[in-house]
Amino acid sequence: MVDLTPKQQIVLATVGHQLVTGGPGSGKTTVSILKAAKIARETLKPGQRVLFLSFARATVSCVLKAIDDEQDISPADRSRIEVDTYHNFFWRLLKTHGYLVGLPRRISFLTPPGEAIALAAIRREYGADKKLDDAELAEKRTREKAERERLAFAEGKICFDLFADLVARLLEGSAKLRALTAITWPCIIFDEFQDTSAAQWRVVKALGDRCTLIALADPEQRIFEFIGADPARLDHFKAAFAPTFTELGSDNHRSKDTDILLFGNEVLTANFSKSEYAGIAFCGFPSNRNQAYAALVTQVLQARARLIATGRPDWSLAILVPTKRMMRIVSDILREPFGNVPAIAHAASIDMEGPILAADVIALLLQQACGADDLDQLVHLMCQYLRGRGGSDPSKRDLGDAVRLERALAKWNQRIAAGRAPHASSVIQPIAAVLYASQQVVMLGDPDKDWIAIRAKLADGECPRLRAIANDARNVRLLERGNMLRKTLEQNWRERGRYADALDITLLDVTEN
Ligand SMILES: Nc1ncnc2c1ncn2[C@@H]1O[C@H](COP(=O)(O)OP(=O)(O)OP(=O)(O)O)[C@@H](O)[C@H]1O
Repeated sequence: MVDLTPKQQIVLATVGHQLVTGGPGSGKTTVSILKAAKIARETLKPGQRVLFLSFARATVSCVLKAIDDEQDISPADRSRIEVDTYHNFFWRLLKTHGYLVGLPRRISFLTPPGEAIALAAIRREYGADKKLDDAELAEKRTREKAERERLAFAEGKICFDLFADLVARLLEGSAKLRALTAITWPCIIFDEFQDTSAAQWRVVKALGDRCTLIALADPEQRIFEFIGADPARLDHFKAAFAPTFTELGSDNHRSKDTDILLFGNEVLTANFSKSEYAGIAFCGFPSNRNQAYAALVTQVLQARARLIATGRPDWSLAILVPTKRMMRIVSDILREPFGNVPAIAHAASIDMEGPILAADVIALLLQQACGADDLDQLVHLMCQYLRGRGGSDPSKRDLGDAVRLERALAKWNQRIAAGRAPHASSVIQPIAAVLYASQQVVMLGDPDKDWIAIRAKLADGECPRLRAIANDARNVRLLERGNMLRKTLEQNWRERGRYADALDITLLDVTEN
C-alpha cells in the first residue's frame, strides 16, 4: 500500500459525511477506495455494499482496476464495493421503481441519435440555438423538455437527459425507497462531485437522507458547467450535510517532480510562466503535410516505446487535434502508417450520431432483402440520418431535406400504385438506383469486404445524401464498435447464409455501447 499522507489518513479515520477536494493525482480515488474497503470490513452488514459512482465508463474501469491492484483490499471486501456510472445507477433505479412516478412498467432507453430524431421536428421550427433570442431559446427548451416527458410517460422511452430528474422525483417522493436504497448501499462515494447538475444534486440530497455520503471533488476541473454543473455545488453540499472537509490540495502523486500539471493549466489559460517545463518536451513539425504526418507517427511510436519500457500496465497516450476532420486524417494515418510501419492501435472520440445512423443505412442494404418495402425502408433510414446526424443542433437544411424526401417518396409510391412510371426527375430515382446496385453486389461472407462494397455503391451513386452517408459510415470504425459488429455479422452469415438481421444487429450494437 502507498504511504498515505496525514490528510489522507484523516479521510480514512473520519466517520460520517465527508467532502474531499484535491487537484489531479492528489490521491482522492486512492484514499476513497481504501475508505470503502474499511467500511466494507468494519461496518457493512451481510448483503450491503459501498457504492462508488463516477461519470464516465472509462473512470469506472480505472477505479475497478485500482481496487484490483490494491494489495491491502481482500477479495471479500472487494466484492462489497460496487463501482458504477451515475447514469447506469439511475437507470437501474428507474427500471425497477420508475412506475412509482408514473412511468410505464416497461421502459427502454432512447439513444442520443434516437432522441435527436424524436426532437427534430421541434428543433426544425426554431432553428439553431445561436440564432435565437433568450425568450425563443427558453421556449424551445421548454418544448423539447415537454416532448422528452411525453416520450417517457406515454411511450416509455427515456433519454439520458431525464434520468437524474426522474430519479430525483422518485427518491424525493418515497421515504421507503430512500430507506431501501440506504439498506443496500449505506455509504455512497460520488466521484467528480463538482460536475453534478442541479437534478443530480437533488438525487444526492435525497440519498443523504439515509446514506453516508463521501463527495470527491476537484473544483478546478469543472467540465460540465455548460449543462448545469454549478460552481457553488460544494457549498451546497457543505450547507446540506455539514461534512468533514479535507483538502488534499495540490499534492500530485501521479506526475511528481514535473511541471505537467502546471503546463496543462497554463495551456488552458494560454498564459505561460516558464520557457521550460520539467517533463514537457516540444517538437516542431515541418509544414509539409507528408513530413508532418511522418513526424507525428515517429513521435507517437517513440512515446509509445518509452511508455512500454516503463513496465507500467496502465499507461495511455493522448493525441490532441484541433478539428474532427483532422482527427479522421490522423486516425487514418495511424491505421495505415507509411512504409512497413504496422497499424498503431488507438481510439478516436467523435460525435457519434452521424456514423451510427449511417451504419444503419449500410446494414439495411447488407440485408439484400429484396422485399417490396426496401425503398421505403431505405428512405426512412435516410430521413432518420438527416434528422439525427446534427445531434442536439440539427441543421435546417437537413431537416428540410428529410421532409422533401418523405414527400417525394409518397409521390413516387402514389404513381406506382396508380400504375404510372415515377417522374424521371424525382430525387428518389438515384436512391432507387443505388438500392438496385447494392442488390447486385455479390456478398462474400466477409463483413469487412461486404460492408465496404455496399458503402462503395453509396459513394459511387448519384444521390448526394447517400454519398454523405457513405462518408460518415467511414467513421464507424472510430467508434470502437467495429470488432463486435464484425463478429456478430459473421455469425449471422454463418447461420442464415446472408446478413438477414444486419439492421437489428447494428441497432443493438449501438444501443448496448
Ligand atoms: N499518498 C500517496 N503516496 C504515493 N502515491 C500515491 C498516494 N496517493 C495516491 N498515490 C498514487 O497517485 C496516483 C494518483 O492517485 P489518484 O488516482 O488517487 O488521484 P486522484 O486525486 O483521484 O486523481 P484524479 O482526480 O486525476 O483522478 C495513483 O497512481 C496513486 O497510486
